[in-house]
Amino acid sequence: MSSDAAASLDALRERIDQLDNDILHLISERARCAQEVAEVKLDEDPGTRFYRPEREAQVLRRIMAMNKGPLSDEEMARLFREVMSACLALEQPVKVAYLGPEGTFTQQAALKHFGESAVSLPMAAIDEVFREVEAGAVNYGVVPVENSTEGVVNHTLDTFLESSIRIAGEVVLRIHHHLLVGENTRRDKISRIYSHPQSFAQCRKWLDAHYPHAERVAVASNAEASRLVKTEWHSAAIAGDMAGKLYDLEVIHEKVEDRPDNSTRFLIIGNRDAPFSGSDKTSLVVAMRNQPGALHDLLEPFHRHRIDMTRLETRPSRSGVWNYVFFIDFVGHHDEPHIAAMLDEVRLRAADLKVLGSYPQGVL
Ligand SMILES: O=C(O)C(=O)C[C@]1(C(=O)O)C=C[C@@H](O)C=C1
Repeated sequence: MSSDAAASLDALRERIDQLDNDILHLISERARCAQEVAEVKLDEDPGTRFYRPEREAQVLRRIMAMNKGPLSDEEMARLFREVMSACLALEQPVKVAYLGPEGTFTQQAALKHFGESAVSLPMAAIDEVFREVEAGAVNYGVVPVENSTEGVVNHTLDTFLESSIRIAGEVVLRIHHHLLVGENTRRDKISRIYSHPQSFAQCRKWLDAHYPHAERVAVASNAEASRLVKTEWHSAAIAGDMAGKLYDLEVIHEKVEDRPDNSTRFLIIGNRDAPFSGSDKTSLVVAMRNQPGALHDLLEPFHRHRIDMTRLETRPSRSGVWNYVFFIDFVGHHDEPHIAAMLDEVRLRAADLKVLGSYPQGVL
């Protein structure tokens, strides 16, 4: 390196050191503010909740709107997400149950939403996540609800029918699958591939083209698939980054999903939903009256109030009393007057209606 270049590098690093000092000072000051916020909350109500989803969404949205680069809005929000997560942990760490085992996309979604300072606990099944939240053993739960390639996760929707759980948030995760091997795997001799059935479905064309003769073995999770290949010299796994890192596997083919926009939406479930944040969604489940024109009647108020419906799913009712129920997501919060008025109208036309929750639209 020339002496000029070395001098420039030294000067730039000195500037970075100064900036780091400022950032350190400011983050500490922010953390002290969060501690004071906790005291105010406790003074007001000893049973207070420290985690405030609507406030977190507002903070992240404001940062993204103010960001002028060179870091992208998403990257900047991710950094602030972690700062807030650490500040909340000073107030009280948030405990989150997720559909495990460790290394699943659901864990990745939980950490994306709550940040790395959250305490995340793996559960063996979706019902268990619901149960832990209902019992108050954790503050929140994270469950998958729909995939852009494979459609809805019926089990999650069905569990809502029998539960008093509320939806407090949503998070969308871009899903990238890789073909992973262990250090002893003979790459030219891969005869078996492990993965979760949903992941196989999302990578079917790629597998047909590249590994048409390999046996596809469906297992309970991608993390389980990754664990299995560790000890088998002729096997590979289809899984995401987290599972691969957890079991120290090597990526031999990156991003093998058939659709580049493959993403999964997860719900944050809790014992109460979220206050108005300024950009919200509401989820409800409705049972239709058993009469001609009932579906049209039910949906008409959405149309008249110009409500943006983002999802409509039909599921067979489990109670036997109703034939079908509809899961509806739309833009707006149930505390907004026009939404409350629309809901009153729909309630009158339905056999039954349950608001599952209003919550901030996914920010990251
Ligand atoms: O504003 C609050 O209520 C806070 O507790 C502060 C803060 C933050 O760090 O900005 C931390 C946790 C909450 O979930 C929301 C925001």
